[in-house]
Amino acid sequence: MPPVITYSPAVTLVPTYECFNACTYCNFRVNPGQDTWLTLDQARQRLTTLRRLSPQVTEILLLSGEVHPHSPRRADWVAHLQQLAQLAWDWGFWPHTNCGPLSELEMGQLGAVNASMGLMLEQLRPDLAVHRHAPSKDPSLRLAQLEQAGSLGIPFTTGLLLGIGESPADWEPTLTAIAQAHHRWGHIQEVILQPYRRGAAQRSHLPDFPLPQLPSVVRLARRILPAEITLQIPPNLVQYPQILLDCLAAGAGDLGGIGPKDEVNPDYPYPQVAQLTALLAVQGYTLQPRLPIYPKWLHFKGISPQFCPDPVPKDKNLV
Ligand SMILES: O=c1nc2n(C[C@H](O)[C@H](O)[C@H](O)CO)c3cc(O)ccc3cc-2c(=O)[nH]1
Ligand SMILES: C[C@H]1O[C@@H](n2cnc3c(N)ncnc32)[C@H](O)[C@@H]1O
Ligand code: MET
Ligand code: SF4
Repeated sequence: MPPVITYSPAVTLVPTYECFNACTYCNFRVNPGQDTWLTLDQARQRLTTLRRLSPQVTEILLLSGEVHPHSPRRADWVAHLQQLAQLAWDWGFWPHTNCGPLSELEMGQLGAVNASMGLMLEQLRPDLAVHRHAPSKDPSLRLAQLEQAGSLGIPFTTGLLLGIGESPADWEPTLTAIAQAHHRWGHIQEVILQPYRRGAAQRSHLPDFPLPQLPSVVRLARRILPAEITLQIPPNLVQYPQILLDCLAAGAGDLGGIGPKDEVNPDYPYPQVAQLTALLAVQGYTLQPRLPIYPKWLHFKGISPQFCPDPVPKDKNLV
C-alpha cells in the first residue's frame, strides 16, 4: 500500500474578527468592538446548508479573534465559543477551536465541547517586532498553554510560523520545546509548519518565507519531534508542486484543513482535493480524509477507535 497523506475536509467559522492583539502579519483582525459576532442563528444556517450540500465536510474550525482577558465581555465570548462548538456537534460535525490563550477554567470548558484544539507556538523568541503589540504572543504564555492543554487531556495542534523575523537557529529550540511538552503529556497530534506569506490586508512589510527552505525545516522537525506527531504543511501556501512533494518526502504527513476559504491567508485559495490527489499519486502517495482528532487520540475523548478505524499505517512518518 502506498504511503498515506491525510487532510481534514473542513469549513471555518469565525466567531469574531475583533482582536485586542495587533500582530503585524495578521490579515484577519478588526479593532475591539468593531465587529458583530457570528450569531447562533447564522451559524445554524451555515451548518444546515453544509449538511445538505457538502456531505464530505467533517471538521468545523472555529478560528477567532480574541477578547481581552480582563474585558467584561470575556465570559460572553467564551460562552459563545462553547455554544458554537456544541452546535457543530449537534449538526454532526467535529469542532476544532483555535482562539488564542485561555485560562485553565476556560480551556477546560472549551476542551469539553471540542474534538481537539490548537494554538500555534509560532516562535520561542520573545523579541519579535511583529508581536510588539500582541500580548497573547508572549512565548512563555503560549508554552504554558501547551502544558495546560496536556494536563487537561486535550488532543492538541500547535506549530511554527516561519519567517516572522526569527533566525533559522531559533527553529530547533522552538521544536524542542514542543517535543518536551509532548513527552510530559502525550497530547500533541500534529505540528503545523506555516510559512509566512504576504497578504493584502496586513500591515507587515516582511518578505515571504523562502519556500525552497521549507523541506529542510520539515527534516529538522522530523528529527526533533517524536514520530507519532504528524507534520502538517498547508498546500495553499506552498503552491509549487515540487516543493510540496519535497516536504512530503522529508516527512510531512498531512495537508491540514482544506475547504472553501483560508480565513488566515485569504489571498491563497486552496487547491482542489482532486488536483492534490493527482499530484500526490505521481509520487505514489494516497490522499485520505481524516477527522480533527486522530485515531490514536480518540481514547482521550472516551471514543472507541473502532468507531473510526485507523486508515493510516503506523510508519506514515518514517518516509
Ligand atoms: O485553514 C486554516 N486552518 C488552520 N488550522 C486548521 C488545521 O489545519 C486543522 O483544523 C487541524 O489540522 C485539525 O484538523 C489551524 C489549526 C490550529 O490548531 C492552529 C493553526 C491553524 C492554522 C490554520 C490556517 O492558517 N488556515
Ligand atoms: C491561526 C494561526 O495562524 C497564524 N497566522 C496568523 N496570521 C498569519 C499569516 N498572515 N500567515 C500565516 N499564519 C498566520 C497564527 O499563528 C495563528 O495562531
Ligand atoms: C487569525 S489568528 C486566530 C487565532 C488566534 N487569534 C491566534 O493568533 O493564535
Ligand atoms: S494573528 Fe490572531 S492574535 Fe494576532 S492579531 Fe490576528 S487574530 Fe489577533
